[in-house]
Amino acid sequence: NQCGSSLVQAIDAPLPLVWSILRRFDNPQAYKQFVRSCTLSAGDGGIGSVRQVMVVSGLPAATSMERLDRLDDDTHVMMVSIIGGDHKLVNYRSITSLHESGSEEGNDGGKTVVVESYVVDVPAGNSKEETRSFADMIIGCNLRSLARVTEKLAHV
Ligand SMILES: O=C(Cc1cc(C2CC2)c(-n2cc(CNC(=O)c3cnc4ccccc4n3)nn2)c(C2CC2)c1)NC1(C(=O)O)CCCCC1
Repeated sequence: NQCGSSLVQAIDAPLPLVWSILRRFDNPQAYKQFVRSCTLSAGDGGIGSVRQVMVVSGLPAATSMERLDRLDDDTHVMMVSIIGGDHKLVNYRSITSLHESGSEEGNDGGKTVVVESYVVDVPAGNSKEETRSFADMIIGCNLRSLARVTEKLAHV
């Protein structure tokens, strides 16, 4: 019994800049505010790498083991799976993609649209709606933070 959804965020920064931040599997804390620390326990940040994430959430902080399933520098698509940790997000898989917004001619002055979709098991004792809103709330924060971080860099 799984649930999931897709979230969209418009960013006023060029796609290559947004991708340069998003693609760093070893440094999610560059924009994810709930992430306290991240260390690679396998790989060098490329496909197949595994990271150990510590998050700031209640007591004790939760940990998460995550694998980079796909990282495509041509199509700007990144896929990550949660493969362990002391939390209830079982079989969590996400796919995040970047798209240039604006007309084909000019890229509308360098704007980007991020689309992030996920699926996750609904924990026993929780409903689909609760689970979806739990994940949506955190992902929404992450995408707004990615916009803030990259727009700041783009408009220095
Ligand atoms: O951003 C983050 C960092 C991140 C990662 C984690 C878990 C270690 C994996 C957590 N967390 C989760 C928990 C323990 N509660 C659950 O497990 C959990 C699961 N079902 C639920 C369903 C309904 C209600 C409550 C639920 N409660 N304690 N901490 C946080 C919380 C906000 C502080 C943030 N994670 C995502 C990312 O994009 O990286 C986006 C969100 C989805 C996972 C991937």
